[in-house]
Amino acid sequence: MEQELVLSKSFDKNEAVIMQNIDEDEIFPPEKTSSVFCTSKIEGNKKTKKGLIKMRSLDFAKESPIHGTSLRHARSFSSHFLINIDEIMSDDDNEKGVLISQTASGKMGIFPYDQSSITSQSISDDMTLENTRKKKTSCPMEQEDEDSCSWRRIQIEPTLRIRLKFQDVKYTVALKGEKHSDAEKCILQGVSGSACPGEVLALMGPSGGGKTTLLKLLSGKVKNDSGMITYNDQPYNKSLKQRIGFVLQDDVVFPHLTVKETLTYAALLRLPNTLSKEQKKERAISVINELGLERCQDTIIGGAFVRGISGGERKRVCIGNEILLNPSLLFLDEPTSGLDSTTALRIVQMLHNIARAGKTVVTTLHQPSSRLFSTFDKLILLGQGCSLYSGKASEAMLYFSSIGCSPLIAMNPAEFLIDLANGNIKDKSIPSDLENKYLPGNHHFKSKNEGLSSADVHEYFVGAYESRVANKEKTKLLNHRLIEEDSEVQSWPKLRDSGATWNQQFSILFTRGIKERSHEYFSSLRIIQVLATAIIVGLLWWHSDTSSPKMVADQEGLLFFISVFWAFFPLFAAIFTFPQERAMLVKERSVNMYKLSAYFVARITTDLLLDLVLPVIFLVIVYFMVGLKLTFPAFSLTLVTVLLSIIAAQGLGLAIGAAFMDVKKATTFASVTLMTFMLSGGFFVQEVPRFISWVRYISINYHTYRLLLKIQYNSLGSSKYGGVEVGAMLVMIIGYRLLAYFLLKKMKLRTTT
Ligand SMILES: Nc1ncnc2c1ncn2[C@@H]1O[C@H](COP(=O)(O)OP(=O)(O)OP(=O)(O)O)[C@@H](O)[C@H]1O
Repeated sequence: MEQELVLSKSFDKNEAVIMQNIDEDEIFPPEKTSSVFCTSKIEGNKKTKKGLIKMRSLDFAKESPIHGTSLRHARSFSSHFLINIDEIMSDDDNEKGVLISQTASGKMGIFPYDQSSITSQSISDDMTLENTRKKKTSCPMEQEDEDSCSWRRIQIEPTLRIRLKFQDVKYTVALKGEKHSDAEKCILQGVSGSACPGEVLALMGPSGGGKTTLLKLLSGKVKNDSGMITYNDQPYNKSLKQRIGFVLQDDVVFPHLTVKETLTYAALLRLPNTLSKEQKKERAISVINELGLERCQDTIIGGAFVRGISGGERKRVCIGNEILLNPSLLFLDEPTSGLDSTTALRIVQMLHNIARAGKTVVTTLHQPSSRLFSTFDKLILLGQGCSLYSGKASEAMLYFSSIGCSPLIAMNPAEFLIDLANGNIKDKSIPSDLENKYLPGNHHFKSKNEGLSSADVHEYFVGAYESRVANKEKTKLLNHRLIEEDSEVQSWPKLRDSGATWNQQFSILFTRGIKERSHEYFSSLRIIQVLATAIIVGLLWWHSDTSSPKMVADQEGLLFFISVFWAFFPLFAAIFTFPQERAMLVKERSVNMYKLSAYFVARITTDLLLDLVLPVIFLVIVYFMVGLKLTFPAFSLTLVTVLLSIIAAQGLGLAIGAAFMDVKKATTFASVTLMTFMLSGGFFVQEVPRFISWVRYISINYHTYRLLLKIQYNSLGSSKYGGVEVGAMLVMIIGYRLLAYFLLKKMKLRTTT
């Protein structure tokens, strides 16, 4: 029997109707859940099958000491959905209540997995997940459908629980371009704190406050100058690398791959070889389900020039990329920036879910909404690199109130805190210590608040933190005893096998490259460009012959044009390769996703295949329209020569791109190089001065042109069969690629040190 439930949550009358929040463990602590659901009842109208589930809210009524106000804001939430109550099989009222509640959460789009086709089995699977995890039982494949099984597996996979502690962390950078060579900027000035498994630590502060820097230090990406950062009381070591996930603010993803392809390739490359290919794919699907990305799994990610999934979905894909590996520590740089408050809340609730699976989550936040702010376990407020607050997010307002600073008007707590960190105390009460700093001479200020400098305000809050919080925090950190689970992992269990083998890496990267770039190679514009050029050339040299020296000269002009066109075209396409993929390459290589050689070989193989299709079409059109030597050997040799030219030019383009890693610089250099090659190519000048005549030997055009002449006219003396030219081209093909490879290797070192 289907019933439509009308759900709403009201904080009034001390009564809440079905919870829609995945944080039910916090709102309704497990020990109270039973009483919550025991009081639930369904008031149904049999005709319309409408029902209302009511339950008493035990915790919402809790008074919160936020500046003398109550947490009982007038908020409400409601949703309509269909649910098949009869299918929720449970004799236990409590369990049934949980099932209905979580189903409701899913229907409201908050619970991060698809509830669109809920069956009693899948609901029971999800709901008994906690128990399953606790019991650590294996997945009974034969009893369950595959989807629910894979969902279970990702949840029950044991996580190495890591407690992160940091004390007096300082970080300074040398300022480049300053008059004094020893000029430095202190970015972090003794920040302390901790984050435990199951917790989400939020780093908040104004722009430039040092949040990203602290996040990078904590994740081991950057080394701190002084202070202590430990992971289960041990310093950072290389074995931690694979246990840490880092989601960048503007994470890089391939715009033309779909969500499913992105996560599947990442799973194939990163997951250990102890899993089969099918299991790795299953894992990607599990993550898609876990992050609620099913609906957009076949949509391309998109980018600046191509529309794809939404910003929130994109963030979830980036998080998915990291949680694939089941990291113990997850760092996120502003995962909610640029998202509307509801989507931001969904992302943060997802982080709480991830934390609940035993992971330690640290995230930076810019300006969260009040709802979002209230969800965090722990908060560190940074201002100009100093800690201004460290502790429970829910107690931050109380702390500032206790040091004499409270909002004078209704204000989002996060906005209030960011204002304080910026030294802005407009619309806030001023502590008496600060009032004394107000200069009575400053009569042009309307109020004392405006007469205070932000430096004074900052200094006051830093002083208050030092005297009231810092020592307590330090003592807390020192007194942290090893929890039982920590002691279990003190030996840092051996890391899982590394990912795919070289051959597998090559084949995955090759397929990924074909998928990502085929749209570019076979774009209609590119095809039109080549076809139009071929037809114009065919028309201009229409049925040319060699009956007179003038006609021969004309045909030589055509051969030279072909040699130039098929050097310029692939070279300029190849120049963009590495500068454009640099961010992705650095990111993927930094987590050892694959070997540079596998990436390089896959990349050049993909380009070779994709780049050879259009020249063949071009040559077929031109060759027969123009009426060049109509024999099969002549046509095939001309085709081989053009292909050799393309492969050599590609190599040169890759080397130039890798050398500069900057498209502007690379294209400027390439245009000068190609112009030199073209002028020395043997068509424009025959008698080149001796001191510069060597240039022709490194010119791709020169060798291509000579080969084309030989094929058409059997001319040009000594090296009659073109062995020298072919040899020179092969040297270029291999040489330029080796050069590009070594330049890339150098780039990798530059960016990771
Ligand atoms: N390598 C560097 N050289 C010079 N200054 C730096 C360097 N790295 C960071 N900074 C400066 O340190 C300060 C803190 O930077 P950080 O990126 O950590 O701030 P943030 O709080 O994350 O800011 P946002 O919210 O805008 O991302 C900024 O003023 C920044 O300009």
